[in-house]
Amino acid sequence: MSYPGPSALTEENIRQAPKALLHDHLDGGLRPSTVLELAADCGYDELPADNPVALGTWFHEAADSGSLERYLETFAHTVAVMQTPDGLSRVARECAEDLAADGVVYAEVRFAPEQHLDAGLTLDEVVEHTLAGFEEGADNATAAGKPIRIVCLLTAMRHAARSREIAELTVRFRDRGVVGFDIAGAEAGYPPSRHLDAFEYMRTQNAHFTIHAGEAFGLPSIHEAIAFCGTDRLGHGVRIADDIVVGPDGTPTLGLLANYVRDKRIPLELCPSSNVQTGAVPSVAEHPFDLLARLRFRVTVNTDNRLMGDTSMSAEMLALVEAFGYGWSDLERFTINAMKSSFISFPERLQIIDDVIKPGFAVLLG
Ligand SMILES: O=c1[nH]cnc2c1ncn2[C@@H]1O[C@H](CO)[C@@H](O)[C@H]1O
Ligand SMILES: [Zn+2]
Repeated sequence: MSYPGPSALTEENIRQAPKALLHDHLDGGLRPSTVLELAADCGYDELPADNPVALGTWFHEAADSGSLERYLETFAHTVAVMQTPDGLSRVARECAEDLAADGVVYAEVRFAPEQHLDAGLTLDEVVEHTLAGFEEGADNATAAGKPIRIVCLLTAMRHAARSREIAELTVRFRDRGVVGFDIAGAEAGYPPSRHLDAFEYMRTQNAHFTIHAGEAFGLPSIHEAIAFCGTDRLGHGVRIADDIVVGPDGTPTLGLLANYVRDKRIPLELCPSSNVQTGAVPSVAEHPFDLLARLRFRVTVNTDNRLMGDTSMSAEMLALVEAFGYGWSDLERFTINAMKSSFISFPERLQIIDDVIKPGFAVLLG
């Protein structure tokens, strides 16, 4: 009897692999054609292009700025068309469909409800319409033979002052598909400790949260997120590599913070191509992903913003395969890392690992 052996590590085969995604922004993942159609519907006339190809290119190039602040400016156009019930639910439905078509079997998708109040919706209504869209998209994906479990994280903007309110909103929706809380936005000048009240509330409610930290700003931000705020995971956290010195013979020495992050198995939501776009790292090949993976940090692979990055989970994994020579067992390990770090219950995580991820990778491993 002969065995087929491992499948080739092509983008098409990676698309077949069951993948788990922890860090993806709803307002960073719209289809360009949807941005155009929703803009026409709601009378938004400030889009920088009038056809899907040119608009997609514009987002990608404008986000490729080398600066997080300029990268974030591009969100004005997506947020502008996500102000109505239809806009929100359509974007959420398509997000679920697109992720499922890419082979994502588990996704935590985040967005900031406070940015979607311009047309008069309440925070609760914003979340309700978004969750309805996710549910519809997941139903369509199941019908198309690509089931996905999609849940939501609510983000508070770190420059604003609504984090406690958003934390409470998260807890209010905890049984309806919202599994955690986050803060995002420009990092420099807005340390996580500005939002201690929100994090403390989450902890009193036994509720999960992650914090964008160690992306545009370095170790102090990571230290605050862990030591003062008590974060469960690090959004990016890539700058933890600043606390690792690799000697001339290749021997790594970890500082106290890097050791703590590794010892406590604090998950790193790494987003390779986004980090290149915002200038956090020069290229995927120079990304500390591999250093961190080899040192057995709890690394996970993420998209951050599929529209701005012109990317997908499969494309991020392929970029890592090309840069670092990973095989299927590495991709499976990163996927299981993500699933173990997710904010759904422990038995639900195990079920996806045992019934979906392991059998799916076994086929590819041959
Ligand atoms: O990589 C990032 N770092 C910090 N903030 C981000 C990143 N990507 C998106 N957002 C911010 O999060 C908001 C809610 O989804 C987006 O509107 C954007 O301003
Ligand atoms: Zn992000």
